[in-house]
Parts: sequence; C-alpha cells; structure tokens
Amino acid sequence: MRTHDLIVIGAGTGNALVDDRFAHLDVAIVTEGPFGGTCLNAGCIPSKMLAATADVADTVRDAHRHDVDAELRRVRWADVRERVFGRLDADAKEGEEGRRASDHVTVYRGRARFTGERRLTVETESGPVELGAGRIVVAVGGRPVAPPVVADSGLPYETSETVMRLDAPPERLVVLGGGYIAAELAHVLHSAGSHVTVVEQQDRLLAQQDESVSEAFTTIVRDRWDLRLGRELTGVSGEPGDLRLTLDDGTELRADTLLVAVGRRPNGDRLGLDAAGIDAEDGRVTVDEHLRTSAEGVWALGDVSTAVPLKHVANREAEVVAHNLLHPGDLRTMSYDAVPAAVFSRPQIAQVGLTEQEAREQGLDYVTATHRYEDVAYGWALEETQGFCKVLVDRGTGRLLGAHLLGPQAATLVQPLVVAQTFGITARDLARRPLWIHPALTEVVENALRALDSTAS
Ligand SMILES: Cc1cc2nc3c(=O)[nH]c(=O)nc-3n(C[C@H](O)[C@H](O)[C@H](O)COP(=O)(O)OP(=O)(O)OC[C@H]3O[C@@H](n4cnc5c(N)ncnc54)[C@H](O)[C@@H]3O)c2cc1C
Ligand SMILES: NC(=O)c1ccc[n+]([C@@H]2O[C@H](COP(=O)([O-])OP(=O)(O)OC[C@H]3O[C@@H](n4cnc5c(N)ncnc54)[C@H](O)[C@@H]3O)[C@@H](O)[C@H]2O)c1
Repeated sequence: MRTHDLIVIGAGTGNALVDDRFAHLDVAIVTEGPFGGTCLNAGCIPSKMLAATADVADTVRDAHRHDVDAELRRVRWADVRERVFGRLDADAKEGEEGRRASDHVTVYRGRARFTGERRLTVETESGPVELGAGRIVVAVGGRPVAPPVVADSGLPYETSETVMRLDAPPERLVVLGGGYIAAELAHVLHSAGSHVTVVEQQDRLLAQQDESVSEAFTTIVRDRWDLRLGRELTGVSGEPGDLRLTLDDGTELRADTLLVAVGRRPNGDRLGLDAAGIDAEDGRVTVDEHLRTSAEGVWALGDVSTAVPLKHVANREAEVVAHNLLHPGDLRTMSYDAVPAAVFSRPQIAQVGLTEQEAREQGLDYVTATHRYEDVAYGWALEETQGFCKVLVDRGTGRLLGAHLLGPQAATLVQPLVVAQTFGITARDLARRPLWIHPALTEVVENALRALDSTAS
C-alpha cells in the first residue's frame, strides 16, 4: 500500500484545494474523470460559453428592435463546439500535466473506493492500486439521474455530460425536466436551430425560483419552446434518431434527441463509504459545519456533500476545508447564509436569499417591492420590456431577506444585493448611501430598493 499525507478524491473543486500551502505534504489526487471536473468539462463553463454564443445569435435576430437591419444566416455549431471544447479540453489536459509535473503531488487516474479507515483502492488502467493517508478529502461530485422510463427503454438519450458535444443541433429536441439545465441548454440549442419541447412535471418552469420569476420566465419562453407542463413521461419507444415519447395525457412527441435534465445525485453511493465509517444519506456524505465527515481525518466538499450544488459554493467549501486541514486548532465554519445563484438563459435570472413563497411559509413579516427594467433609462436603451428586480425585506429590521432578478445582466446585477445581505446592510442604506451610476442598469436595483419606502409602513 502506498501511503500519502493527504489524498484528495476528485479533480474538480478538490484539485483546486491543493495550492502552495500544501507543498510540504505528500499529496495524492485521485480522479476518474478529466481534471477540472464537471464545471470545466461538462457544466458551468461550456454551458456559459454556449449561452453567450446563443445570446449573440439572438441579438442578431432581434436587431430590428434597434432599427438595425441584420439577418442571421447560420450558427456554425461545429465551429462553436470546437472553439469551446478545443479550449476547455486543452485546459483540462494542461491541469493534469501541471499536477503530474509537481514533485509533491501524485496523480492516480481511476475510480476510487474505500476499503477501510482512510484506505482505498483505485482501479487504474494498469490494475488496482491500494492507497492510505492520514487525511482524505472526498470531492467526487455528482452525476445526472435518468428516470426508469428512460433508462430502461434501451433507447439512447443525452444528458448535460454529452449534449453539448453533439455533432449538430438536433432538429427536434425534447428536454425532460424544466430546471436549470433545461433553461440554459434549451436556450443554447433553440438558438442554434433546434425545435425545442420541454416536458416538466410541475406547472411552471424553474419552479424553485421566486413564483413571480418562475411565472414570468414560463410565459416568456412559451413563445419559443413548446411547453408540456404538469406532464409525466410514461413511455419511450421508436428508434435512435426517431424517438416516440408518450406523456401521461396520451399525447405522443417525436424527437431526434431526448435530453434528460431531471436533476443530479451525489456520487457517494459509489465510494464504499461504509468500509471507511463515513455516514451518508442516499449518496450524500454527511458533514458538520467544519465540513468534517463522521470518520476521523476525512473531509468532504462540493456536490457530494453540500445541500447547494453550485460551483461557487464548492469553491468556498474548498477554502474552508483547505484552511481546516492546515489549521486543525482553528477550524473555520462554512456559511450558507446568502448563497446567490443564476440561470444563464434568455432571459437571465438571478437570486439570493428567500423566495416570497418561502418567506410566506416561514410566517415572516416582510414587504416586497418590484421595479421593472422598462422604468429605468438603460432599460429603455435596451428596449427591454419584460425584466424586473424584486426585493423582499424584513419589515422590522429593514434587512434584505431575498432578491430576484429576471432580465439582461441579472447575474451581475444581483451582486450588490448579495453583499448587502451578507453584511446585514439595510435596504434603505443600500439604496441611499452609495451613489448608483446614472443611467446604468444598476438603477433597476436601486429603484426596487427605493420603492420599499412607499410599501413599508
Ligand atoms: C450543465 C451544468 C451547468 C452548470 N452550471 C453552473 C453554473 O453556471 N454555476 C454554478 O455555480 N454551478 C453550475 N453547475 C454546478 C457545478 O458544475 C457543480 O456544482 C460543481 O462542478 C461541483 O464541483 P465538485 O468538485 O463538487 O464536483 P465535480 O466537478 O463533479 O468533480 C468531481 C470529481 O470527482 C471525480 N470522481 C467521481 N467519482 C470518483 C471516484 N469514485 N473515484 C475517483 N474520482 C471520482 C470526477 O471525475 C471529478 O473529477 C452546473 C452543472 C451542470 C451539470
Ligand atoms: N447556472 C447554474 O448555476 C446551473 C446550471 C445548470 C445546472 N446547475 C446545477 O445542476 C443541477 C441539476 O440541474 P437540473 O436542471 O438537472 O436539475 P433541477 O433540479 O434544476 O431541475 C430538475 C427539474 O426536473 C423536473 N423533473 C424531475 N423529474 C421529472 C420527470 N420525471 N419528468 C419531468 N420533469 C421532472 C423537476 O420538477 C425540476 O423542475 C442543478 O440543481 C444545479 O445545482 C446549475
């Protein structure tokens, strides 16, 4: 058995944890998949590079709204794909080579499985390798799930791991699920020329968002995508390239390609956690506020353990774990108090804190205010008619409980609201103390906050 000081399982966020502060340790990085993990290879980054291209194409399509005559001839998907993955695949390779060149890091490629306390076996190409370490970080992420009706059909389907690398946009794409991935990749593929149908079991798309956002998004995209809401998929038949998808109301959809986007599950179920005494629930590793697992010397971070499977959360968790590994006498705590999120679709969406339905369910005494993009000068400049910023504030303290944006640059505009919520700055202070640039789009945030003055009693 080869023994290391520290083993990190997973080369996504786990790999980023190992910086120069660990140079005095003998570190092993074990990974089944490419360096950079989901975010770089099949997640945040390619989907955003593709979404940005989709935004360019849609801007050309909509140029007439700005009295510009333009015609979109074609989205050259093969070239787009090559630009995106040519860069990202090279990045992943470079990341691995850099690690292999390091004299204090050993890389093992293969699937790891615990065999005992802080002991594991890795199925490498040249056979199993037994490893042990004083400390282990579990950062093995998650994977897409497929419902049995699809998985058992024997017919091909795509997930976010494969669909962005298709040779061409499908002519007829059906997306199962109406959450994050559906919203982003339907935008990408519709813009590239696919006819898109979304089948979602709930009555609205992005149903986890604030109800006003979810309703507005659903209404807006209905013009572009064929929506089958409140529907279940009950059968998959046909043949590869010509699928027949039956819904619970008896309707049948035809599709070249089925993209399954009904959620992801943590990979802990594949790790033999019991052998190492690591508690988990349905594959999700249980951690305390310092990100320690139930096994001495074993830590976990990212999608395998977190309640909020987002990359900026995983990055912060990695900072906490790195500190705690290096300073066992001064442990840091991970805070999930003001976690923002964004959906890079068209329109863009961003949020932080509570939705109005959550505030209501929690019986909070709150006020809300909404300001529309079309009521600020830069919204006029953009000819924007659908976007808005909505804020929820605690009536007693005046502090932000939540904020929700739908419209251009939402993911950027939300950031001052994240700062305010993090530092407990009241909505009134945030509106009135800093100067807000005129006539920047940020005025939609400023004016939503100012509108609270007229709603608060
Ligand atoms: C399409 C898509 C778009 C996304 N967009 C965004 C976004 O815009 N913003 C955002 O914040 N989040 C986004 N996310 C979520 C984000 O990608 C994840 O939260 C993040 O990548 C999780 O990082 P991680 O390190 O926990 O896991 P991963 O990056 O998945 O890394 C897990 C690593 O573990 C390895 N591994 C797994 N099992 C084993 C094993 N048994 N043995 C050895 N190695 C193993 C894998 O090969 C991989 O290297 C997106 C996700 C998807 C799917
Ligand atoms: N911009 C971002 O931050 C971003 C982008 C993409 C993915 N992600 C991450 O990836 C995760 C997975 O994304 P996702 O879109 O797969 O999951 P999701 O949880 O966002 O959405 C899944 C949707 O599928 C629906 N659904 C579930 N089972 C269904 C069924 N049998 N038939 C029809 N609909 C069904 C759910 O009601 C839900 O609306 C996200 O939760 C997020 O953590 C983040």
